[in-house]
Amino acid sequence: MSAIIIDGKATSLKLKNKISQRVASLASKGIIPGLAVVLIGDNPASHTYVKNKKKTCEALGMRSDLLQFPETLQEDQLLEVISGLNHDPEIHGILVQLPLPAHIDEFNVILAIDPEKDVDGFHPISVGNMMIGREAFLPCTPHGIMKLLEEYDIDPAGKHAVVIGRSNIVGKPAGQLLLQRDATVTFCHSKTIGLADYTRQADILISAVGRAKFLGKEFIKPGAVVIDVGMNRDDEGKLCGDVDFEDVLETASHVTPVPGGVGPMTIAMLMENTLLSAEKGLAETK
Ligand SMILES: Nc1nc(=O)c2c([nH]1)NC[C@@H]1CN(c3ccc(C(=O)N[C@@H](CCC(=O)O)C(=O)O)cc3)C=[N+]21
Ligand SMILES: [Mg+2]
Repeated sequence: MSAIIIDGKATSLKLKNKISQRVASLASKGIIPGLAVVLIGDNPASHTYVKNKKKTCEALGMRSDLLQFPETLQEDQLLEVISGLNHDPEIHGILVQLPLPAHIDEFNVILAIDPEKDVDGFHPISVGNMMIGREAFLPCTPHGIMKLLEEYDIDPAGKHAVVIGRSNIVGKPAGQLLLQRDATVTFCHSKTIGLADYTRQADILISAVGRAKFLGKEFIKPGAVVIDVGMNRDDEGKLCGDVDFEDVLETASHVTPVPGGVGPMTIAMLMENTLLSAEKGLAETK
């Protein structure tokens, strides 16, 4: 038996269709959801993601402003840019592309974003609300993972979910959302001793490590759902995940490919958050 390949591209298209209908209905009331993406420096990977976001916004009838600055931009200048966007009524979402240059404090920047425009879900208010199960902008990658599980009728309740990686952006919130869906959650990370002893007990395995193809079948319990958040380059420079995809196909019940798995869902959830923000703006103006 070969694993079911979870199609993030197709799932994201379905979501984007629904989003574009809601965008059209807002537009008929004179509101165009607007996303501002702030990009500092010239990391080629960042440029690719940012272009992708802009293209998607436009395809859905949303507005997208790209604000590009040189690597030398100072923190106080960036904070001023953010303040301007916070006060711009046509901007509903603000995304500052990470990572930032070393001379800029990431936390100061995230704190400066108006929580009502925090479409990344990185502000402590968003994180706190998510943590206590209140309404919040959910971080896009973990939210996209939950949508994929839902689409493939995988109910986390009672399952053992093992998350490898404990970043604030992916690992920690992914575990939290799984916990909210009644999974039993284990976090593994770079200091975990005997990683495979944990991962082999996972009904749902989420990998957000950043090591090309390191998760082979020896890490997988037969029948497990494997979600690959890795975005790496292999020896030939080809995009690949953390999971050795071919190797786990005969062991896993479901697996996400890279590309075409979690990545497109991340972008779709960013669009949804921007739309939600614009819809709330409408409620307030009534
Ligand atoms: N403030 C902030 N928010 C982010 O959400 C954020 C960020 N900074 N910095 C960088 C990471 C990375 N990220 C991706 C989004 C989509 C794909 C994506 O669409 N990937 C495609 C392939 C893209 C390709 O071909 O290169 C796929 O997996 O199929 C990948 C990576 C968002 N990030
Ligand atoms: Mg993200």
